[in-house]
Amino acid sequence: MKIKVCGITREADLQALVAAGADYAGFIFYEKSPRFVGGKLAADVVKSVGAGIQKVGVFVNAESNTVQQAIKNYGLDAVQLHGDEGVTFCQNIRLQVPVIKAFRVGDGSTFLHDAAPFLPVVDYFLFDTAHKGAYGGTGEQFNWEVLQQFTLDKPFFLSGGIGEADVKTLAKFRHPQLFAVDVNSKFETAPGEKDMVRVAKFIQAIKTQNI
Ligand SMILES: O=C(O)c1ccccc1N[C@@H]1O[C@H](COP(=O)(O)O)[C@@H](O)[C@H]1O
Repeated sequence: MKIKVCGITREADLQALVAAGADYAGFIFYEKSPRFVGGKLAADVVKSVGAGIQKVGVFVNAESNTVQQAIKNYGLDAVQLHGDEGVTFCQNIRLQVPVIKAFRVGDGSTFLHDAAPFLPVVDYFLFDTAHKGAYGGTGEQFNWEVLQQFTLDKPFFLSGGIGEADVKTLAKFRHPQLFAVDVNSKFETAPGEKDMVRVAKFIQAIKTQNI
């Protein structure tokens, strides 16, 4: 299983993430987030990161131009759209880079209806916990069993409040489309500041257990 570590705002964390063997590094381009990368991590630093890790820009209802500019300036390999972006928006961004579209999952099956129209226009889905008044980064987890209703042919990132305590459950969780696990706030000492020792241990646990 691939691993994405999101909300990176410090150069040292980014270098440690590469060394730890993460597959994806996420950078939040949503100004209202406490993990907003702007003004914290220079575009050139992100751009110069080696090919071993995929750089993902996370956006919430941003203008197309803003996303396109960030792709160019930061050398983004993929874009995660975590707001209420529509099908056409995703289609246009996908002309440039692969698109990960986030959907908010609650107790019911609404996410299935939300996701279906995006099937032909994105590369991956990402399932995060629904939370009134927040788009993401809440540290809250949803009941993964609802994903057994998901039978569409699209790989997904499992997200929302995942931490070390979930390694055993992850090892048991089975879904044919589970592609990656996405972690963020559970590994922070402060918003945007990761405890890279804990992150590295988590990555090792996932990779060595062949999850
Ligand atoms: O992290 C944020 O601040 C954030 C803000 C707005 C949209 C998405 C955000 N982060 C994404 O949220 C998920 C889950 O994070 P957590 O593990 O629950 O903290 C993750 O995909 C981040 O990319």
